[in-house]
Amino acid sequence: MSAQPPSLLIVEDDLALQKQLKWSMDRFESVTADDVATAVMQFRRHKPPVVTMDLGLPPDQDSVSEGFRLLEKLIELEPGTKVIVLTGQNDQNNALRAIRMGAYDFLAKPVDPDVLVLTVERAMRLHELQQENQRLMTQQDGEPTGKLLTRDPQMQRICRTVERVSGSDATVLLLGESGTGKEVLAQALHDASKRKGRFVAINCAAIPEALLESELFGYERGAFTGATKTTVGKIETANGGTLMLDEIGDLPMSLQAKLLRFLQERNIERLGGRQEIPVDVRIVGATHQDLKAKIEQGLFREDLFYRLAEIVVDIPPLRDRVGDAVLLSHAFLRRFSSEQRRPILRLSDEAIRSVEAHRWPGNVRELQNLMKRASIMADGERITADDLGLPVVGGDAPAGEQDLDLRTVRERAERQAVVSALGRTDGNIAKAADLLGVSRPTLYDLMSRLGVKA
Ligand SMILES: Nc1ncnc2c1ncn2[C@@H]1O[C@H](COP(=O)(O)OP(=O)(O)OP(=O)(O)O)[C@@H](O)[C@H]1O
Repeated sequence: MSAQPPSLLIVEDDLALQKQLKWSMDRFESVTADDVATAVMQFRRHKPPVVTMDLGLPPDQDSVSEGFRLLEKLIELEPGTKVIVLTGQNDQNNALRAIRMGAYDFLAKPVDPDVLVLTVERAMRLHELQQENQRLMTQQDGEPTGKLLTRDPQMQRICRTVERVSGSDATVLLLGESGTGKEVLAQALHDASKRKGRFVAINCAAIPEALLESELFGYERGAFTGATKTTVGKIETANGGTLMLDEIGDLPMSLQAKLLRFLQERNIERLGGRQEIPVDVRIVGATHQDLKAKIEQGLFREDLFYRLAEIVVDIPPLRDRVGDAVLLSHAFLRRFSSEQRRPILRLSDEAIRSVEAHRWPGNVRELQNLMKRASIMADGERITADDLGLPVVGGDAPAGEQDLDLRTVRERAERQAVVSALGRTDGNIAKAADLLGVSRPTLYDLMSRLGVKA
């Protein structure tokens, strides 16, 4: 046994050819198989990142059915595996079918050994980078704000704020357009707080006024017609945890007064009840509305606003976050492709430009929905601007008009370029360095100086 685990599986039923292939690729540790069952067994055992395979396998070497069966199985077992299919001459149809099923590349027989080695090397490199990327993504998931993907400095500051205030019981008000991730942040705040109770969210705008009170405060049996049993409200359900009051700007005046009383006294009384029940809950309010304007119009209580706004977090819309639209697009496509068990879909350059230029009025939710639709509808592995229903754009994004101090301008431009390059290449350092025209070590230096994560 060699010290290195095999990085290559060669599947070929013609033993002379198998030997030849192994020999021409002797720089890689390899194992071989001559039929589907052995190939699957070797694959399960060694998990090689790269497989080269013939499509015509026994028992029926003249047909490609066994080859495709194997390909499907390998991709199912390890979707990241790079399978290089060796096809007959003029076998374009099967080659394309293999690619559609998730093969990495195809080569026509007789294969030029140099081309084969090069293709395998590239496949290994790509596999390594993708694994690395995966690792970084899962590492990020370890943090409470890990589900929230961002490279934008302003959003990263918000994540740090959320983590910092999580330990206190201060009431937090999240302000931001619809779909900017207010609920994700509220959940992250709860996770980071280590509060033992539950995270409960209620949308104040979605529940009719008449029901909202009982929904929030609960009711005693017999409190009103139809109250057949005592029911606890959302505030009590979240005891020991966090209650998110979404669309708090839509809370009716009568309930604003009741909520204010609760925030002052930290007791509730169920409808029809006489007992004061103490509840320990962290309240997170969220709204896309301008509460100050509502106060001026007499539609929101100023005293409640100040109670709620102990910590105010202003979440920027997606269009103001540098590089995030493309970063999130890649992440959603990766997730939806794997949910649908299809090869990972990528954005064409033109689609990337369209995503960068779009204004995203529905923010992350709009982008997520668009990527979901595209991942279901797209024919090939490349998603075009057309697939996304976005207009094709040519030029650069407009420049800001802010600070003109040269050092600030330079840093801002560098950060924007680095974040965009990482976004476009889906976090691939080597490719991002190429795009930026710098070496990899230079890019690492830049990233650490600018505080940009891969
Ligand atoms: N930064 C992010 N990274 C990953 N997913 C995100 C991010 N921001 C939002 N999402 C996802 O986008 C969707 C919308 O987010 P969320 O519901 O938190 O927005 P919201 O601001 O609460 O919206 P609304 O005001 O309409 O209730 C959710 O599916 C959420 O998981």
